[in-house]
Amino acid sequence: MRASLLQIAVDEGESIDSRRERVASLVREQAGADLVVLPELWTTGAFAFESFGAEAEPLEGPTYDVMAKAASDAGVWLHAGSIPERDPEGPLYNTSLVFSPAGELAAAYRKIHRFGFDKGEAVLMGAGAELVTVRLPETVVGLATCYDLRFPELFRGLVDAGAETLVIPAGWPERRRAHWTLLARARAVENQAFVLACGTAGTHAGVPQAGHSIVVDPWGEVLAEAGAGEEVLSVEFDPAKVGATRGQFPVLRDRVLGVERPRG
Ligand SMILES: O=C(O)CCC(=O)C(=O)O
Repeated sequence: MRASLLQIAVDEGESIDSRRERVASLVREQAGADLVVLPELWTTGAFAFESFGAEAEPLEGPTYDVMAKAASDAGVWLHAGSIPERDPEGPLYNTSLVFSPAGELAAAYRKIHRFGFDKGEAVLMGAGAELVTVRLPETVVGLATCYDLRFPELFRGLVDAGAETLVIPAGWPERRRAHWTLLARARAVENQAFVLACGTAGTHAGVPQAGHSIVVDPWGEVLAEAGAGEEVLSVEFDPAKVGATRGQFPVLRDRVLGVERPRG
């Protein structure tokens, strides 16, 4: 299976409309790949909190339209990263969109863990409440977004739902890059799954982005890692390695569930 992770530079010098068109062209250039992955909130930038309200889109808004077409033009599965979604009946959400090679919406995932503690996304957006997996011809993909990477129980839920490949768009800051790489590898090893984690490059809202998108196999080996700038990270991987690893070293079978908490 061939995947391309598009580590997009999100800089304030470029308008959202121009970036959307530029990213659509980059997606089209990936024709021949099986799966293309974009980062979190690449229209606004994950830290551009002031623009979330003004730039939020309905689920089927401009990013949806442009990305659905790009997926079908390229004939690829497209994880289009996430958008600030305006739900007419509720709050904003940080919502990931996955399109089939026919340009149809295959899945939408609202980020469950919002970043910022008592500020930023944590107060501006609502929390998703549903785990989402998508069946591709070669593998079952489990969806998570950025800060979700810190919560292993979410990934166990995805594995229990059948996930073999964990796709994580992000807007991770440079300041905590060491955590990004470590956690991506940890999620791959503990879940015996492929991890495809796609971040942004550039600086927006004064926050330099980590870049360093990464693809890790179920044994924890790094198959590919980007640098700091905008980059297309292409990788070939064999989805059958998930079943082989889980069969040969069956730690998931040894989980002990329902252990009682200490009393007192
Ligand atoms: O957890 C982190 O250090 C970064 C998370 C983040 O930037 C996000 O979820 O947008």
